Amino acid sequence: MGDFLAETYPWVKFLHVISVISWMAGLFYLPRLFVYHAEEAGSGTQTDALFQIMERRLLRAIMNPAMIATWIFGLMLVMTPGIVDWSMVWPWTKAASVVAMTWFHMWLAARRKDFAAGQNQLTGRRYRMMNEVPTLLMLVIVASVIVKF
Ligand code: HEM
Repeated sequence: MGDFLAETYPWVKFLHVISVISWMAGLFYLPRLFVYHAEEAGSGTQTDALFQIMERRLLRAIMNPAMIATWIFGLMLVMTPGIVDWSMVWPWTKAASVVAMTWFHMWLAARRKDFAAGQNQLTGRRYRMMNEVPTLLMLVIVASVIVKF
């Protein structure tokens, strides 16, 4: 298993980064959709229905598969011999941030269900603020894997 992972390492990292890009695109875009959904579409209107379709498809067709792929290829990299030195700080900052990113994904999925049930409680301003969460986590994650402090 170790030999196989060592041989395929560059390709697994390639797949990991592609999955990450797809996941992040959704993590940035879905809260923006929520901002305009909350501010511009009253419950039960045609615009409301259109936003619901866009949000459901973005989450199901792109974000969920991309998150799963990111985790699978990321864990393969973790298991590759000589890649992660747990005595350093960066694997821990990265691990904490990817868990937080996964929590954020689940939080967005729960808010999508609120919109679908006509029970959104949050304002556009609140969604704008939450939009900064993936940006901050991304900074910590990329610094962790590139700088390797
Ligand atoms: C979801 C769970 C994740 C796990 C288990 C994981 C794990 C890993 C591991 C072990 C590496 C290899 C580091 C190396 O080759 O030195 C890596 C590379 C990388 N990860 Fe992740 N990762 C995850 C999510 C993410 C996320 C969410 C991002 C971006 C926001 C990200 C961005 C990157 C990048 C850019 C690299 C390539 C760094 C390089 O040039 O070597 N990862 N990841």
